[in-house]
Amino acid sequence: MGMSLVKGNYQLSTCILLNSQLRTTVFPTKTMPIMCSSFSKPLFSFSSFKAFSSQTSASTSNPDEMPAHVGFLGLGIMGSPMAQNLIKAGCNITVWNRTKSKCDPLISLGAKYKSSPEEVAASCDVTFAMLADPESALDVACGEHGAARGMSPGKGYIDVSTVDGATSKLIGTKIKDTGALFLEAPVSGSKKPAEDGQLIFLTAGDRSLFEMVAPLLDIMGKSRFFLGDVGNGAAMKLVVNMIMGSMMASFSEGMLLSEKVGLDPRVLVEVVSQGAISSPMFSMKGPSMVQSMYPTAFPLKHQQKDLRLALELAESVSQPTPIAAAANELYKVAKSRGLSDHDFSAVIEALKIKLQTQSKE
Ligand SMILES: NC(=O)C1=CN([C@@H]2O[C@H](COP(=O)(O)OP(=O)(O)OC[C@H]3O[C@@H](n4cnc5c(N)ncnc54)[C@H](OP(=O)(O)O)[C@@H]3O)[C@@H](O)[C@H]2O)C=CC1
Ligand SMILES: O=CCCC(=O)O
Repeated sequence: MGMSLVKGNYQLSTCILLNSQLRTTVFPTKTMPIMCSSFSKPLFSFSSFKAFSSQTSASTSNPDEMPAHVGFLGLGIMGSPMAQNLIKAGCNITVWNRTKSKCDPLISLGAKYKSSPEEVAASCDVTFAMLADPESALDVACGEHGAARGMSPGKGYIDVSTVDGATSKLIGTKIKDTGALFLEAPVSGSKKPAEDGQLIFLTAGDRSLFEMVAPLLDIMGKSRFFLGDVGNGAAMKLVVNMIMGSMMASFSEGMLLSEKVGLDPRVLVEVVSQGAISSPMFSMKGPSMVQSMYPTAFPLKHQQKDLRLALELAESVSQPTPIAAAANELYKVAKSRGLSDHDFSAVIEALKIKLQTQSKE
């Protein structure tokens, strides 16, 4: 049985206290499976702690064995707070970003700066990368002054961007050609979880690097999964975001339909929040969607990228995904209407536009 974890609701095998936070290790066994659905009966229930898991074996992190010098490439919505949390935890951080000005707040917190990914990688033990898409992830890792040029045996590269498996494997191969280790580690969780150190890491690749950077992942996240070979982390992330993109499109349709038939969409948000389809995403984004406001946490252009990559993944194994394909079309319409940099909840605007267009016909 595979396992999954949710905050505050599972069976515990071991508890240890680290840095004043309750941290847990969960051992998967045949006799004592980890039950984690909301229907399982918890042995313990806490309001806030971090749960760490690996699919293949138990794993705790030792903050005393943290890599001494940590690089961070890509300081956008996600990368900035992730790097900031590492700095606040006392890590020795060196940063680079294409637009240099985004490095300044981190430099003022104590980060060092290097002028290329190559220089960051050369000066650090491990280097994280949080880039927009497959093209930028590949360029930053393998381009002219890319991180691979600064890599050598004993170092590690951790790509936390959301990319497809083929891109991740290509980056991994180029990094490993230098003798360094590679881990793909895309994250579930958006801007706020990144700020709060509550991300979920979906890792795959070199197990020894996973263990080496576990204390760093535990600073930035609430859980980490090790999923085996490179490509599995990317695939897991794309499946999760495919579901999320379809959910948001469906929610948008429901909100507009409720309004059209004379209901108050604010009441719909409340009704949904109390039932079996309740979701933090609907509760958090619904109220601002009612006001046609879309403060960006997860840019719509990235959600459409993830749907596109998920559809390619589905096609590669001949898996029908008609719901996701329809949702993708909606995000494409939203992008064509200039909503790329808005939050992905702005996909609702594509439906409003469609309805207006239809009513004119
Ligand atoms: N926002 C979210 O909620 C989440 C996002 N993700 C994923 O994380 C990744 C980053 O997302 P997010 O931080 O939101 O995105 P942003 O758009 O805020 O940041 C993108 C980063 O990529 C850099 N970049 C873009 N193109 C290039 C390029 N050609 N060369 C070098 N650097 C480039 C940007 O640099 P510059 O500043 O110069 O533009 C910036 O640092 C994406 O893969 C996204 O899908 C995953 C989970 C949640
Ligand atoms: O890739 C973005 C994921 C956003 C989220 O998990 O809330």
